[in-house]
Amino acid sequence: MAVTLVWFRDDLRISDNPALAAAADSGDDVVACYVLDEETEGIRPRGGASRWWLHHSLAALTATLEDLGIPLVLRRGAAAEVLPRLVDECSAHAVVWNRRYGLAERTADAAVKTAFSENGISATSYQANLLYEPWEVTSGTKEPYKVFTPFWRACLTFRTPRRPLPAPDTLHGPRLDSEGLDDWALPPTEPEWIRGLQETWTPGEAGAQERLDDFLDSGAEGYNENRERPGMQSTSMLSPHLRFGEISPFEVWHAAQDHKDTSTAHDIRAFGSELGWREFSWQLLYFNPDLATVNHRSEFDAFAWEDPTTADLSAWQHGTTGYPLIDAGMRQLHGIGWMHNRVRMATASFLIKNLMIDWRVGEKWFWERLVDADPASNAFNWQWVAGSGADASPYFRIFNPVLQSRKFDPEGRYLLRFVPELTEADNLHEPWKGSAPGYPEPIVDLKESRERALSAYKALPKS
Ligand SMILES: Cc1cc2nc3c(=O)[nH]c(=O)nc-3n(C[C@H](O)[C@H](O)[C@H](O)COP(=O)(O)OP(=O)(O)OC[C@H]3O[C@@H](n4cnc5c(N)ncnc54)[C@H](O)[C@@H]3O)c2cc1C
Repeated sequence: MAVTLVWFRDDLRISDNPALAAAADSGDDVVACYVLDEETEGIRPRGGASRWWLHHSLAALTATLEDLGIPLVLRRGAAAEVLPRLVDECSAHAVVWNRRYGLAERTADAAVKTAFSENGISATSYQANLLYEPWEVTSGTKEPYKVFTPFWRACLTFRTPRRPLPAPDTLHGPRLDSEGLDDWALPPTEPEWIRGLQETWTPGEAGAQERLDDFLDSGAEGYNENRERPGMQSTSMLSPHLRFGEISPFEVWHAAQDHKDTSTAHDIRAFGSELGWREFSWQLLYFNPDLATVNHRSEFDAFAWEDPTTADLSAWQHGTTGYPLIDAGMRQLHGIGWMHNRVRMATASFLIKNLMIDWRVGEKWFWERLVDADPASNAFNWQWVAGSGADASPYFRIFNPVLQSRKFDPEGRYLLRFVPELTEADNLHEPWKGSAPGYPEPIVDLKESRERALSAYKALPKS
């Protein structure tokens, strides 16, 4: 029987997976594979938290595919070498995959496609992980958008996202040799780190669906207002599931739309627009492949960053800066591999503007520690906070962590959850103003450091 090879990448799911659906519909035997490619030039190695997630997500996908009737074949190496070997082993006549959008990934995929075409193997790619292809929605001048609001408005009028595809009922195919997932030793070995991740997350498609259902049942109503409150479970926490493609944006979009009624319409609109930021980040990355390393606004190249090897960086990373919101956020990240969006903005602003440490240093730390570390969203948001991005917060907007926690966590539910020693503090939001046993003194003065940052900004050449 003819064989189609399905190459899984950032789409570790069987529902709404167009490549898998095409293979199943063909009636062919199906071989499913995942290639751990740490060799192709330019593909960014995953951080520790993402490696933990990938391990468990692959385990979950293996079990799901086994239930459908086929194994997941695991191989390690450069995709350009591994895939032709797999095609030979199973005599596949066709290879299918869902698209990726980073430059190194696109280049690798194009090379694989060309090599297959030259050898008479059909290679087909599908849209699966973004609602809009990055090149589809352009401005009146046919340029990519640089500002979110017109981009998202144009997306919404361009096309309604298609309905999700069903998962195949059953699959059949030969069993090829597979490497052992445990032999890949993906997860980090720090037991504390692993424990926090395990207690919080269920990687895999079933875990993603459960998160979505929970959010629609209990978080969606009131989302528009509550999403700013880190002490509430008010956002979906779907980001790592979306990052690994355990759920598709089409599934999330339509489940949210189907849930809409008159009382939740504005909440669902706000939630949809957050998915829009994800789309926008990917559009920017597509057209600016070095978004994680190069200032979008080149005048920031002249910025006088502080030396990042100081104790300040370590205090930021470990949540001992003496500012409760910053410490709570960094400890949340350390503990569960995720941080609330408002606190991500505040902690990033503190690193860049109060400590004057290059945003790329923070981007790398988040990349290592976030379970949702995403090449587009992480880079885009760091540049957004720094002020160096295309659509960015103005540099002079410096988050004040005290005002932020007073406004968004007035009772200190979030602060106390991650910085329990503050239970004893007289003044929760400004502990240095009273007694706070066991809690560190602030490492910088907010006012002085703000002024220092503003003068450094004013010294930049004007664009
Ligand atoms: C400095 C910084 C770094 C960030 N790094 C990442 C990252 O590596 N990966 C990542 O997925 N998000 C990143 N974000 C964006 C945002 O913080 C997370 O997407 C969000 O907190 C995830 O929580 P949620 O799934 O509960 O979001 P919800 O509020 O439930 O939103 C639903 C989905 O919309 C998308 N989304 C929401 N906000 C944004 C945003 N600002 N930019 C892009 N997509 C968004 C996410 O896919 C999210 O899962 C970063 C933000 C900042 C300020």
